[in-house]
Amino acid sequence: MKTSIATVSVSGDLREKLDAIAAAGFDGIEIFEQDFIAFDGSPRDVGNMIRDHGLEISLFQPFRDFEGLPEPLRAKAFDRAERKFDLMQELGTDLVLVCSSCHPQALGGIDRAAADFRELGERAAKRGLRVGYEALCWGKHVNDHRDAWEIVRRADHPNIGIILDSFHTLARKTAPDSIRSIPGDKIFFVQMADAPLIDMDLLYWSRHFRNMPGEGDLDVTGFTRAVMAAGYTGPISLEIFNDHFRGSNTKQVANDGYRSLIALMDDVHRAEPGLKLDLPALPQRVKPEGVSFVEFATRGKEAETLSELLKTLGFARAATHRNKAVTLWQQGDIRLVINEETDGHAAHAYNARGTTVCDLGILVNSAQDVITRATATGAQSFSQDLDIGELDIPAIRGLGGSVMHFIDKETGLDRVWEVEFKVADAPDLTGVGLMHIDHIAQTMSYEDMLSWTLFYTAIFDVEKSPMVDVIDPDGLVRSQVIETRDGAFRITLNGADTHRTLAGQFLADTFGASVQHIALATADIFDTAAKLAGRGFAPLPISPNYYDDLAARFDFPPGLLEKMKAAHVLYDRDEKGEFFQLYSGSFAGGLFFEILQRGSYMGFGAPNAPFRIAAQKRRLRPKGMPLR
Ligand SMILES: O=C(O)c1ccc(O)c(O)c1
Ligand SMILES: [Mg+2]
Repeated sequence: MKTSIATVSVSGDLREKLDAIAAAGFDGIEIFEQDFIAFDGSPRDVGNMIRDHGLEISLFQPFRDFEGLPEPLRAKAFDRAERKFDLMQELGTDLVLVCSSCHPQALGGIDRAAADFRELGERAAKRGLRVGYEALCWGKHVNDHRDAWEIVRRADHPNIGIILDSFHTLARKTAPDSIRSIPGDKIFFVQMADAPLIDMDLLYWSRHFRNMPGEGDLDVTGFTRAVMAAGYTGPISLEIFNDHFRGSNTKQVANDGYRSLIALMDDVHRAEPGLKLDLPALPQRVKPEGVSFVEFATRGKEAETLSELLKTLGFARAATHRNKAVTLWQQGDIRLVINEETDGHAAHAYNARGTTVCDLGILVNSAQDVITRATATGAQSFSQDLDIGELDIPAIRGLGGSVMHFIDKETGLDRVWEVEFKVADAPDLTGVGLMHIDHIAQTMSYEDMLSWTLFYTAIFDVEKSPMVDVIDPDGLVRSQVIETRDGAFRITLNGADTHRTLAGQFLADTFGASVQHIALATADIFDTAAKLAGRGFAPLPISPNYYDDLAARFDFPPGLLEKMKAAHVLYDRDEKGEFFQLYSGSFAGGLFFEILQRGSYMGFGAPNAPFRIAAQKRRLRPKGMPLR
């Protein structure tokens, strides 16, 4: 299967676009006419430049307002087409996309349109060119691929075929199965786009909100299955009109596109194994079984401060690395690693941004499968020199230059703590009752959220829940949960728009995206809170007004509200259960810990976020002082 992408899908000038598209691994491009017109090179030069990048021109597009016109407009439309045929021959491509007419004077009638296409097919055939007809879902007379197919069928010309675009089909909720009966060789080209479900005008939705397959809510897998079942063998091409993508990093968007296509085709293959897809075999998505460790790069005084905080949180210094300035702090199944090395990845991370989470260890069934799938979908593998006796734990680059290591039992990587570390004598691992990592929250800029969501969902067997708005007193932060169905692995991506929000300020102060907080689970938050107090832990103080409001919103058994207020515990509830949470103060430019008791509750306490954030900001901002 060949991959392709329309030049409109990424930002920059044509040369930048081609560099990024070629580097991402695509076989070809759809050249969007605007990108050609804006470029100051001849059609021949542009064609050569594209081929010099190792890319085919799989399509020239769009040609608008062609069919159904009365004379003399009809003759003019054919003249226009001949000029574009000249251009295509100079560029070196044989296929043009004609989108269904939006011309105010266009007349309806399937036979009229079919006659126009038959004549266009004759003219195209003289030059060895082909024409594909696409139904825009807002076309004046033709807005459904079934009508476009009927026109193509009646045109009955070998040089006329249909072009299918997942957006136009799925946006109108047309069942993709209607594609299965189109003969595969009459489908000249297939364009793919996903989109978030938003109730809005179709044209506006299409031109501004499309995104990569898997980033939105449309059934792009069902659509692609139907296309492949029809016997289509041409390129699968991304055509993504998106306001954010037009303004964001060219390479990142191109890489995301490639990742989305590989994952999509793998999904299609798994859903319908009988289809011939001509794809390299890929391990299926790997289920993360939990977080094995979180590693902090830190040094000197900051390392001491963090170690003190870990002590008050009930962690024990459980082991020290045999060769390195690396300490393992443990409580229950939670492992926090403090890395004070002056060389290697952690040192680079510390030098670049101060104390930071430089590494996440993820428990999986097969570390090798993750690496194979991750690198096939465009992730970068990571390795550094090993000392004698150290395990070669597979890793990839994650958010903001950090690293993710994959630990499995299958190859004994879970023995790393005994193999590489000297274990302390009988450390107390019960601490204050913290048992495991409930979730890890990563902060990033809003425009990177789709990209990182796709990163996780393309590699791992996880689900994403709908994006939630978190109200910071100084702006909006959007939060996307990614989790396994059983909740063993949860990560929240928080996207900040402005530096005034707590998340935005963290981004600015710590030089980019990274883990901002780690949530630790207890089975009894009040017992844990009492033990924490005994160790001198100071929870984030919550306004008494919060508890008055809670009393108004919920009925509590006697004494519970007072207990929450005294321990600065926040509360929420859903149909499945109750939820309690408290927070540490922040350290190292805005990192913090959350402690929670969740039972069967499914959420993350989003209704409490404004009050927690306000409390965190009160600490950062002396009374009466504006923030920055
Ligand atoms: O928005 C448009 O006009 C437009 C043009 C060409 C396409 O292939 C398409 O899907 C949409
Ligand atoms: Mg299209």
